[in-house]
Amino acid sequence: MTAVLQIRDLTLGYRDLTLFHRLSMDIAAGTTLAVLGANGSGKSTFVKMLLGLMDPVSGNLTWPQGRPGDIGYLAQMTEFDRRFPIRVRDLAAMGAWRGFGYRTGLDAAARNRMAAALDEAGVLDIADRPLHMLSGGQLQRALFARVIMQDAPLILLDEPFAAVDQSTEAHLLSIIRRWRDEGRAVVLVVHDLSSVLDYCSHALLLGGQEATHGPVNDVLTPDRLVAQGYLSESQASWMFRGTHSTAEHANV
Ligand SMILES: Nc1ncnc2c1ncn2[C@@H]1O[C@H](COP(=O)(O)OP(=O)(O)OP(=O)(O)O)[C@@H](O)[C@H]1O
Repeated sequence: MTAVLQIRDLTLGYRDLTLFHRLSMDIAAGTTLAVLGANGSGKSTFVKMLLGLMDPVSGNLTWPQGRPGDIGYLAQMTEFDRRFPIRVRDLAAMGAWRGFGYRTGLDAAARNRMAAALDEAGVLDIADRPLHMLSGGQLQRALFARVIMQDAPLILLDEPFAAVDQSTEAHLLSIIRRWRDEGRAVVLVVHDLSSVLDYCSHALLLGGQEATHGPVNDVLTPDRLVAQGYLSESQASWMFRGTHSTAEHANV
C-alpha cells in the first residue's frame, strides 16, 4: 500500500513527560486509522504534532506523495465557536482557501465543487443559514463539507461522531468510505471502541508510554487494551466475552 505519510522513530512528549518512544509506521492510502487511548495518553498531542503545531521530541515525518502537511482537518465540535458570524456556505468555502484570493472569491469551478460538497454533506438546503442557527448534527455536516472542500490526501477527524445521532453518523460514515475508496488516508481520533471496530481498518493505540499500531484485529486485543490502560481487566473480559479476538466483531 502506498504511504501518504511515513512516521519514523517518533518520540512525543513534553519537557518532563514522554508519551511514547520511537514510533515508526506508515499511514497508507485507502486506509482508515483509529487513534485511541485512555484520557491523557497523548491523542491530542499526536494530532497537534501531525498538524505541525508542535515538534516531536525526536523523529521525523515524510510525505512520499509530495504534499507535506496537506491535511484536511476536522476539529472537535466542542472547540468550534458557532457564534462566529458566517453562513454554512462560507464555512465550507474556507476549506478551499488555498484556491481563491481574498478579493476574487471562488471561481465557477470552485463554486460547483462547493455545491457538490454541501449536497454530499446534506446541508445544501441550509447553505445560507448562519452557524448559530444550526443543530449539533447540522454543524458537524457543515464542518464535513469544509473538509470535503480541502480535498487533501490525508484527512484527520477528531471525534467526528461525538454528539451526532445515528442517521447523521451513518451519513458521515458514507463520506469517510468515499474518501477511503478514493485512496485518501483517513485518521479518526475516537473514544468508542465499537465504532473503531465498525469503521477502521487500522489502529494506533496510545498508553503506558507505548504506541502500538497495525490492523485493528492485531492491535485491539483484550491483553493489549488492558496493558496500555485503555480497559480494566473486568471491562475487557466483559467486552470480549464469548470471543477469542476482536476479529469476530470487526466489520470494516
Ligand atoms: N502543553 C502541555 N505541556 C505539558 N504537558 C501537557 C501539555 N499538553 C498536554 N500535556 C500532558 O500530556 C499528556 C497527554 O495529553 P493529551 O491532551 O495529548 O491526551 P489525550 O489522550 O488527548 O487526553 P484526553 O482523552 O483526556 O483528551 C497529559 O498528561 C497532559 O497533561
